[in-house]
Amino acid sequence: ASLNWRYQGNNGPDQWHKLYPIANGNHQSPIDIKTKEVKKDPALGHLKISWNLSTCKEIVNVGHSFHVNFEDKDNRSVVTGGPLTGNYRLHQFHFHWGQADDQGSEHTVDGAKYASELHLVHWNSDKYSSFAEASDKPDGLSVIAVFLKVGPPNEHVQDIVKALGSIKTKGKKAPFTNFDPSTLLPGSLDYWTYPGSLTHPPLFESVTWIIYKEPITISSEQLAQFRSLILTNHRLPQPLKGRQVRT
Ligand SMILES: O=C(O)Cc1ccc(OCc2ccccc2)cc1
Ligand SMILES: [Zn+2]
Repeated sequence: ASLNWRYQGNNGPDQWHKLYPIANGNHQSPIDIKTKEVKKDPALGHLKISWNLSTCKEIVNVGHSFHVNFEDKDNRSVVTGGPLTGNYRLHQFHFHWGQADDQGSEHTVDGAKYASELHLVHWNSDKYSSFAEASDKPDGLSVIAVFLKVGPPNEHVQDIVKALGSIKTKGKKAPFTNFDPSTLLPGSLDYWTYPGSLTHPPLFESVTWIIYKEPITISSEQLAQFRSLILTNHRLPQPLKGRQVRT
């Protein structure tokens, strides 16, 4: 059963360790990316992304956020290369945001917060047979993160904002098809990568994080629409515990 945890109040992030002791683990996410301590790794190649918009299925209100879910019964939408070994299948994407435009991202860069952060969640379909099976394995998941800074309205985010009206309450879902998530990627494909965790319960330390350096934009009004669903849903940066961030 999904035990009750929140982003605010007495079941908030500082209390998560009581139900999920891994919250105080050595590979927790998000983190602050200290760019001077990042290590250049020549062995890291380009990420190879091939998402097929035919796999986009629905948009769901999950209470603490909304998810855009993808059909992941075959390898139509996969990512490989970069720090990854084998194929990782696209399962869902979602955003994190804050109660004001000066905060909301989960990862930070030299202490700087963005207004929001997109997470594209993938699972290792070479080794595991489902997201659930992969979700607690060290090589189980990979999340591609894109920062969003406040600026002009993003026409692709607008397609998502328009759909929020039909999922106003927890558990509601609506068809959301033929959306191409690659329209949410920045121009430059430079990225940071490090081993971490889910950023909310069950907080499994099963994620290879791949974080694009260049942000995309979102408008203040579009962020306000996200907040009309849930006010805030971002976890603060966690201790690095000796991990290496590579680029
Ligand atoms: O992108 C993130 O915030 C990490 C993240 C990715 C997937 C995710 O799925 C929730 C979930 C994972 C495993 C089991 C049950 C629920 C939860 C968090
Ligand atoms: Zn997330």
